[in-house]
Amino acid sequence: MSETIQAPRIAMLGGTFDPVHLGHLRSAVELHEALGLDRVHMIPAAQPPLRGAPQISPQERLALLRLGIGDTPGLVADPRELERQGPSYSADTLAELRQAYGPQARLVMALGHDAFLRLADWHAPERLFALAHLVVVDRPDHEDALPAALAELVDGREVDDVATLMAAPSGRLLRLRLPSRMAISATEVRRRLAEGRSVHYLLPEAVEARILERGLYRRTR
Ligand SMILES: Nc1ncnc2c1ncn2[C@@H]1O[C@H](COP(=O)(O)OP(=O)(O)OP(=O)(O)O)[C@@H](O)[C@H]1O
Ligand SMILES: O=C(O)c1ccc[n+]([C@@H]2O[C@H](COP(=O)([O-])O)[C@@H](O)[C@H]2O)c1
Repeated sequence: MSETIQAPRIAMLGGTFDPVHLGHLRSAVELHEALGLDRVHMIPAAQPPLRGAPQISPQERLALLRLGIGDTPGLVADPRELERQGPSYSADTLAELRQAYGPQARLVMALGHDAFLRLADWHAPERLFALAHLVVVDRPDHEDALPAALAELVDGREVDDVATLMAAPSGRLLRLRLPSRMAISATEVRRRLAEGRSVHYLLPEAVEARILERGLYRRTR
């Protein structure tokens, strides 16, 4: 009997995760389902390339991410960017994942529309498409038109459905509107914590509990 060996379907959802919130986690679960993924690697950036230093350490952000994921099927907290020095370039991370899963794997870099809008400023943006597909997740309040450099970068890559995306190992772009578009941002979570206001139901309970217990993100006087 001949067996069809399916290429693994893997996504990377990188982030500053300062801290991880339910917008990230619900998106990861819905991506897993919508793309028929085997695994979603949620990867905290040790040193995010295009923003200032996060408010808490990479180790603490990773610990919160682990608590947030818990035993959710298909989601893993991946510490690999904490093991490199210098800015956490996604191209380097995707190269490691490509190496790990092989040339036939369907490798996806998932990102929100806000992050996508700055893609042309990233390190080696063409290399991202050589290594992976891009899946852009809609976020409420982020509907801006594409800057010219980005439109040029993605020209001819966009596909309309998951089957066409998954017909190749890399190089294509899909925009997805996931069922729960959550208007939650880490900026708003940090602001609320600094002001001593509630973050209940914006974060997984275990993440909220650890943040409050450790006094993270509290305004220091
Ligand atoms: N509510 C959300 N829904 C969908 N995607 C999200 C959401 N929040 C963040 N993302 C996406 O997850 C990735 C990591 O996001 P990040 O850690 O920067 O969180 P953030 O909430 O955007 O943080 P900040 O407010 O500090 O900029 C990015 O690609 C971002 O677009
Ligand atoms: O590789 C790059 O040059 C690059 C530039 C900006 C952002 N990223 C990655 O994009 C993800 C989201 O970043 P941020 O700043 O929106 O949290 C995170 O994994 C970053 O490491 C990557």
